[in-house]
Amino acid sequence: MSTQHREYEQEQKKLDETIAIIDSEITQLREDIREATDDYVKQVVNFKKAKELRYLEDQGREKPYFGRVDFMKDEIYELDQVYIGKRGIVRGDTFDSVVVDWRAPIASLYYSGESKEAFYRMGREIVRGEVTLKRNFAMEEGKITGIYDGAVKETIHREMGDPDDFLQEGFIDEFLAANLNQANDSKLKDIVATIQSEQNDIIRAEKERPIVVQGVAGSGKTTIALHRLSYLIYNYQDSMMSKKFMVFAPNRMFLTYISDVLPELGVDDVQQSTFVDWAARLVKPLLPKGWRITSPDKPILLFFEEGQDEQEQKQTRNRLRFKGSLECRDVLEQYIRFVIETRIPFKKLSFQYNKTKHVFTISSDFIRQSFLEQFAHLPYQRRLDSLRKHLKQEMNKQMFAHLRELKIDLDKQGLAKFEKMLEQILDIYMTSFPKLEAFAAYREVITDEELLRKLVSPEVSDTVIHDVCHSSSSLFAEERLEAEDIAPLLYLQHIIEGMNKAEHFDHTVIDEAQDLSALEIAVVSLATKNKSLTIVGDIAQGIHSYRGIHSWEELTEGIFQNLRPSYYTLSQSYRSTIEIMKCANEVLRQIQLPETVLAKPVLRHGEKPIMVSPATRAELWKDVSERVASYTAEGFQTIAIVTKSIGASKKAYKGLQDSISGLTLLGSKDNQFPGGVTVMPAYLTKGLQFDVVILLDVDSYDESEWDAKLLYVAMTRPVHRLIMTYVAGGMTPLLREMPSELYIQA
Ligand SMILES: Nc1ncnc2c1ncn2[C@@H]1O[C@H](COP(=O)(O)OP(=O)(O)OP(=O)(O)O)[C@@H](O)[C@H]1O
Repeated sequence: MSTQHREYEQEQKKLDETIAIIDSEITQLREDIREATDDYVKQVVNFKKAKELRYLEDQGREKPYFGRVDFMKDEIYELDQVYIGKRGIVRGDTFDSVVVDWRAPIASLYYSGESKEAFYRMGREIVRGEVTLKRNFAMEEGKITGIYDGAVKETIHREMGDPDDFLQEGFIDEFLAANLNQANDSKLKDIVATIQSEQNDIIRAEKERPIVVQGVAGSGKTTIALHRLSYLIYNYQDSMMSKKFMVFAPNRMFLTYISDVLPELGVDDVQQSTFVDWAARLVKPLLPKGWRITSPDKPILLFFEEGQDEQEQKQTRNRLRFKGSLECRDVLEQYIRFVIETRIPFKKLSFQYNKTKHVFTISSDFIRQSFLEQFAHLPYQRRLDSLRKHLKQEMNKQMFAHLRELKIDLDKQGLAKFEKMLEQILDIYMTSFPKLEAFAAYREVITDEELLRKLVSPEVSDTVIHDVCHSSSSLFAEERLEAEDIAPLLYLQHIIEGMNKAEHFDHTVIDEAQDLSALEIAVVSLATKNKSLTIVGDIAQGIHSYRGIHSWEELTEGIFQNLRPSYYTLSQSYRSTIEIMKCANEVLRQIQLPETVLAKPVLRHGEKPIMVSPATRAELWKDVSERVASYTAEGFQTIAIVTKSIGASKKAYKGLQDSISGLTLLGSKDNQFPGGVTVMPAYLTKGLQFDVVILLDVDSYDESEWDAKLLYVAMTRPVHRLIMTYVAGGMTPLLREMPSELYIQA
């Protein structure tokens, strides 16, 4: 036990000293901010001090640090003994650093791998040396309750002796285990004390290039993306503003769920949105009056609810897949080229100067070359503006050369007259260039079958083109756009007008990125400065396969190919118990997706999942109610009853509401996750976690890749318990093959 640790007394003494320093800081800070002031600068300083005070009083005093690193620097042989905490603490009188912030450069030593030869970066400088000690502390109310030593994994790496391969590879760090085993209230929380080396690499990755993370369910993708924001804000305050950070997540409920952890990480003023909410705001000014955008959930209802028209499903899938594809992006680029080639005559520009009867000419080659080469990098409309300016300069040049030759000196009035004449000539000349407007252009491309066939690559079938044009025409006839039209329309706006730089983000996180289309991600990337993007997701959880990403190469090769994107994979899973992950992995095994690796759970055991198959629905409702009562009595706080569709959720709610008090039915319009006992469709559970998950009607998931992914998502949500139910009858093939020793048949 850690109280027996040989250095326990020294460490407790160090902690007592630190708390004494904190106490005197608290007294000083209270004193400093006591008096109100009208001075703006003092107000700002006081605001910062008040924040610091709040931290010290609420958390700093209780647990000022969680780790220690001893680092012997090469060459100078100077030993740094660094205590690391959630926030840095500096003595106000001497400015000595008492506790180092986890985001500071030197703190990276605490998180990086097990090798003793270590380094950290200080700006451009690399500081090398040897880590002689890594130590973790557990503490409560100012008392050390545990000391864990070791170069994290090195000393505590253990063979599990478990027969399964993925477990044999598993390891557990004792301090991490202690943290994971603490009562879990299923809220997302900060993990600064237990960030693992591979997660640390992502958090501290270079800021000016896109990073793409493929991570299994529960591998901490959401958590580390938010820690990365905190890291960037701390280290790049001069060039990045948290107000200009954006977090995209799949639905509003998920956003409120993650927003709880943001203030803990010191990033409370970042923007958060779903892609559609953000993009619809940008697209609305481009639409004709009265046009509406249909609900982004429409396809989900079409694909997951029972009794839908198969032909419509097929046509919708073809249409939406195309609208989200990079093929569609290429079509839009091609459209601009097509307009330039076929609708711009590139006539020569000539005019006569009446005073001397001289005819000035700018050749069509000069105009073509300027437009097609010199200004090729600009959006279409800006190219026209630049061309006009360029032509004016050229005319002026010719005119003044001519006047010089004839030794004519124009007075002010003459110059103004000439200027007016030039403008009139240019006004007329520029009408030979079609004026493009994003909405009209998009409508033309997406509804004209003949034109689309011309623009698209030969690999795209006529059926797809027909489906896209035919169904888009019907939709547009009702003055409606669908959510999947937004990205192509914004992309087109970008190549016609350019994007408003004032709206650009300093950094963007895209969570559950596999559910956005490649084109949607391309649009987000256009709105992000220096392509500073953190994109995290899991292909195995891609339940919007009618538009989502199927392979990360679509991004790394298709969008970021020239930007040296970094690609990371995470296979260690921290959320669920080993028993739950073994069952969930069985579902993935059934569909064998090319890019997926099975999750390796960290060593945390729990009860085996339970399979329940009562004979009737009435018996099922009774069984579920009894289980909910018993789990609640055990102290579990969040219990999700999960169905495949929203229709099934409504039925379950009706069947259970009388016997489960406080039961809440959740649909996609709900913005808040209320906690407690909830009923919801599987697609809404994405990204969330619960103490207990009760899956209803597991037989309703068929063998398709899509259903398997949905079932996998739902099965990987529980932290502690998983119950799978079906009313006696056929079992889904996805679970039929599951070895019976992996679950308990109730
Ligand atoms: N290093 C860590 N130390 C302690 N807990 C961790 C660590 N990494 C992740 N976790 C915990 O694992 C759980 C899952 O994290 P998170 O929701 O961020 O994963 P995810 O990869 O986004 O999951 P999913 O894709 O399944 O939605 C959370 O409870 C988180 O606190």
